[in-house]
Amino acid sequence: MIEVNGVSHQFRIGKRGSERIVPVLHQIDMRVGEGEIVTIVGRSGSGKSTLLNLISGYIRPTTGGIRIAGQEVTRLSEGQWADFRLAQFGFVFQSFQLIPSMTAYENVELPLILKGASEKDRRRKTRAMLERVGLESFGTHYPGELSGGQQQRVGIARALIANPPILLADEPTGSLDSDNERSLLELIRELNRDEGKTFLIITHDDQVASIGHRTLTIRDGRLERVPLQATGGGWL
Ligand SMILES: Nc1ncnc2c1ncn2[C@@H]1O[C@H](COP(=O)(O)OP(=O)(O)OP(=O)(O)O)[C@@H](O)[C@H]1O
Repeated sequence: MIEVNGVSHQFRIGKRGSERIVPVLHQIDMRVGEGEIVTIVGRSGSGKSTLLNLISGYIRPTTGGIRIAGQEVTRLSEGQWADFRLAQFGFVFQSFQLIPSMTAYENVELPLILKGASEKDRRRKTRAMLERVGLESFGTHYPGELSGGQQQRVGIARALIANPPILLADEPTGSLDSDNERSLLELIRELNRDEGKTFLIITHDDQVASIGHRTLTIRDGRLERVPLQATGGGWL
């Protein structure tokens, strides 16, 4: 589903002429199979978010290639990336990233508008999705009128509404208390088990990391090698 092949990335910082090169990721090779939950752990600054930004096409690798659903994405133009992202990925963020001036319903509906879905289709799917995450009676609430756990459910509903096969999450429970964290993890397991969604989740939290079928560790921009037998025969 996701193949990262020999990817290295460096940022250039500073003004032209006195630029400094900051190498962040080194020769990353990893695979995420369809229907897998893979968690990525590593210290602050080790390169986890950079790896997720490369996989989701927000930045391009300095060297190496990335294939997603059989497509070599490093060759896509910006416009092609926008369509590809909408079709393949749902995003879940620590800070929810909901639009504060839109209701829960409108936030969830947004990807369908971007996709050009009809109003009737949008209404049916948005209602069903709010129900799926247990928020059917909160559609008219604005994000500021919802608890953190409810806001994250709106975030998940928005990530799922266009039915992408892959969910990318950066510290999805980072702003949640332990009860809400538990129920979000349960929802992730359900979506994986019942709907075959593939998850790639970055986390600092051992509890969150433990829901992965496999956990990869990044240390100083390199993936730690894991013996194949420790991955149940899967890929690193
Ligand atoms: N746009 C950028 N320009 C320059 N350096 C950057 C940029 N983005 C990230 N970095 C640097 O790359 C390194 C890795 O950052 P990254 O955000 O990927 O780490 P992380 O493992 O996700 O950290 P955290 O757990 O704190 O979110 C850091 O040293 C960071 O300062």
